[in-house]
Amino acid sequence: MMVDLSSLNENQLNAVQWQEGPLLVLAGPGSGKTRVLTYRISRMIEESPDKHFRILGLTFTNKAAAEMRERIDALVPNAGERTLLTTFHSFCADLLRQHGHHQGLRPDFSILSQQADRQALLDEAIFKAGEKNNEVFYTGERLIPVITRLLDYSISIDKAETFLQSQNIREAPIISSFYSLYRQLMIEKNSLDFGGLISEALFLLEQKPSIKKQVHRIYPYICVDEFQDTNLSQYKILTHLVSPVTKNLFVVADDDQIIYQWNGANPERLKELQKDFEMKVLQLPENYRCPPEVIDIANKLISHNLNRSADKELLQANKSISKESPIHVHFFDEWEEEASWVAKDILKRHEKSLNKCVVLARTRRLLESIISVFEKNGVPSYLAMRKDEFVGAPMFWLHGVLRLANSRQDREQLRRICKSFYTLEGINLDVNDIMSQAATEDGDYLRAWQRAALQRSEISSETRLFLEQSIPKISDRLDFWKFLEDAFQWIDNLPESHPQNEEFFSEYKEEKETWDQLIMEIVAQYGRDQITLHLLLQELDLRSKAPKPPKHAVPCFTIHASKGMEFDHVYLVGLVEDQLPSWAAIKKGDDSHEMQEERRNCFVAITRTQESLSISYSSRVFGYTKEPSRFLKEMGLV
Ligand SMILES: Nc1ncnc2c1ncn2[C@@H]1O[C@H](COP(=O)(O)OP(=O)(O)OP(=O)(O)O)[C@@H](O)[C@H]1O
Repeated sequence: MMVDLSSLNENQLNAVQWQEGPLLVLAGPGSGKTRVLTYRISRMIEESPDKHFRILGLTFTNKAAAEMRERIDALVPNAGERTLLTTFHSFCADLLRQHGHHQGLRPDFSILSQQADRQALLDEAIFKAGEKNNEVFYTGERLIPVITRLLDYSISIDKAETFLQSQNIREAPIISSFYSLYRQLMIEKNSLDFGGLISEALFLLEQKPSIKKQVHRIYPYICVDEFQDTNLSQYKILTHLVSPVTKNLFVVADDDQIIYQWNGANPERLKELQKDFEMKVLQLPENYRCPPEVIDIANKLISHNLNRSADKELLQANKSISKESPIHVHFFDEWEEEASWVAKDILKRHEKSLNKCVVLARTRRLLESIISVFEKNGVPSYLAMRKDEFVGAPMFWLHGVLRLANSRQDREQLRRICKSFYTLEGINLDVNDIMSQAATEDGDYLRAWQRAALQRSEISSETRLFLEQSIPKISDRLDFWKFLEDAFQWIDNLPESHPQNEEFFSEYKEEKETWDQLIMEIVAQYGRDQITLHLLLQELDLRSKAPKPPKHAVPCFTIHASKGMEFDHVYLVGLVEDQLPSWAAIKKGDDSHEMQEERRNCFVAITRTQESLSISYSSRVFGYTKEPSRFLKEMGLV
């Protein structure tokens, strides 16, 4: 089957048929950027059946990578062999598994995906620096944002002090010493946080030209989706991945959708990219998603941002004008009235298709409040957010065992499996006892935990059998797939033998479903035979454990989380000063970068609309008097 390009418009077709060299596809929301990217990759695979080169497609979230994979799989067979469609973080993890030994990393490094673990590591660095006794009290919790910033800007250890000084940070010398120790500890402990993954991969590419050349050979074509979100470290990685000879970099981006400035994204980066790669620029002004009336207010709003790409074309609506206006604006005295109006309106107009609606707000607080109002009004809804860890006892235990098998002296994992085993089996095992036992034998906490559990006479015969037979499989690294099979069988039989634990299993079904889904994605990316225990754990740590959304419920998203998505009916709530735009942006002033970013937030929110857009605001929110958002005026709505 040939990839059918007949549905593409002329500009899209030009982008899809782009052959060699650097190209920037600069286009607004709903203009088919992702479509163009996936069609181009598919076309290239189809046109080169005898070739072996692979195409690297980079995105920022696993969800976006999975979507890219799905779309390409639907267009061409065997796409998996010819592509690597992944996130920046996952690509860097892969690079470090293969070559991280140059920096003292072992391939089974773990990933610090939780803020608490990063803070603990920074506390250790601070302690090591001997600053605890100083007059100023430093804590990991307070300083972790500064360390994150240094990593996002890929600041090398020797430049950290100057960088911090340039940012007017008074404690620059001492914080840069913490930064140095923090990075050192990550290597020593064979654990990297997200920023560390990128920084260490970057260091590797900078230091080892042969690795860079190998990447150029394997991936002569590189594509990036949503480029506008790249922070400086990621951008630097990209500059190394692209061969300087062929410069085959294909990037899709929208400078009007940069909403991750706080995470290191920057409008200047798009300009830098065009200059660094001498890029040709192709625009896709036609919008296929929104009603023309929404396009009109979106164009009005974004024209107030002065820092946009020069010559950016206006969005043009492809849909036709409908009889009934798709935009509704509602004003209330109190936020509570606003929230209950949204609930009632959704029930009245869209009761049969709740999941086709979305409620968007600038902050989580507004969404949490609206969800409680929805509950009172009998509207099923859910808050869409990332979930870093499994939390129910069965999956918490299982994940802990796998991690402990991978990292044999991880006290935190031992603590977790002791805690969850108590919930599962009612047997309390002491972390310190197990650690001392392990110290007198082989130092292996997992084996010591197993011995301690088996010594207990209260243990059920089923559990005894499972621990005797299956823990060796994982602790001797024989077959973790078989271990997982046995473990799930054991867990499935637990509720019957321990009915008192029923409540702890309420989340199990949902978390097991998420687990199965994640395993399926990881297997699709790497192939089952290629997956080692450490690769599995690393990929799990990079992915959200959020459950599949319920079918008959209204999704409630922060604007940030709604990026790249589209919905029939959008309810944008809380459009008041101090919310959208935020208080912090107002403080910085009308021309500030922060205010421009807030305007882009509003732009992203309204351009998720496929059919109708309801905007609401109130004069009092959480007890405070609020003015209508300036963006209402800029859109010509008040
Ligand atoms: N040529 C086309 N004909 C019909 N529909 C199209 C065409 N191009 C894009 N679309 C539709 O427009 C919508 C937006 O496309 P896509 O998700 O690729 O846009 P995008 O530019 O990546 O959006 P965003 O920047 O908001 O993420 C999708 O529903 C897509 O199917």
